[in-house]
Amino acid sequence: MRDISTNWQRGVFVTGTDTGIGKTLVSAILCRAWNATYWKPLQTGLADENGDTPTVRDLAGLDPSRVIPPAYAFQAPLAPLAAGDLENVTVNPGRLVLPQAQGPLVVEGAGGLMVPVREDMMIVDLIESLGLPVVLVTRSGLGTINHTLLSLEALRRRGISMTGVVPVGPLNSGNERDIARFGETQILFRVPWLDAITETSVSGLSRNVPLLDVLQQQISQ
Ligand SMILES: Nc1ncnc2c1ncn2[C@@H]1O[C@H](COP(=O)(O)OP(=O)(O)OP(=O)(O)O)[C@@H](O)[C@H]1O
Ligand SMILES: C[C@H](N)[C@H](N)CCCCCC(=O)O
Ligand SMILES: [Mg+2]
Repeated sequence: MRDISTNWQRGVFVTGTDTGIGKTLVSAILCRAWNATYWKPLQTGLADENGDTPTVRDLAGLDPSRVIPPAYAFQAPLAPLAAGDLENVTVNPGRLVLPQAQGPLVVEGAGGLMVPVREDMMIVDLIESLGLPVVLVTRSGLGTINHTLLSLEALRRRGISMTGVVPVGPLNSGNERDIARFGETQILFRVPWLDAITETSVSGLSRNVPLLDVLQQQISQ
């Protein structure tokens, strides 16, 4: 029997095999393709950067009404649990519920799946509680098969629905083939390495994104 994420019709959760893997770029591409609303519930690292929310807003050309502010925003470039500890803040799971939104939601995680949010919660637990199907962003090159298959195994153990994988970087057809085969998943689209990440490049790449209702039909079958 297949497990179906409870909120499969509300949007997707964008996670990755690592931090810095390209989740924000892929989120911007998805928002542009689906005219979605973006939400990064747990932002860390604001001491060093502006955060992912303004980046996605600008790259996807989103109306401000299509951007939901983070539930928590911490200064330190660490996992949410550690960054919150430095500010004496404990994440309240009651604030990590799906917000009302126009159109589909694209929700971006922090780092990969096994990233602590609270003593009793990791990002993978947040995904399970939100009930959204996953888009898994991966590195395209050597080493990605192991990271990707481990991530898929962690998702499957919890009955979390997958839409597919988005490799970022130079095309590697062998890795894509092995991920699809051994991970029993599909490559949704791919993102090449870009000289410059701009609204124009995001708009161009958004044309390669499958329609959301096609992905949702696959999940609900
Ligand atoms: N295809 C690409 N071409 C060129 N640069 C890229 C590409 N993908 C990502 N980058 C760069 O790599 C860095 C990390 O990417 P990104 O911010 O999307 O990672 P992330 O997975 O969202 O990380 P976090 O866990 O912090 O949210 C950024 O500086 C981004 O500009
Ligand atoms: C600050 C950074 N850009 C991310 N927001 C947080 C990534 C936490 C990763 C934790 C880990 O897996 O070691
Ligand atoms: Mg990001």
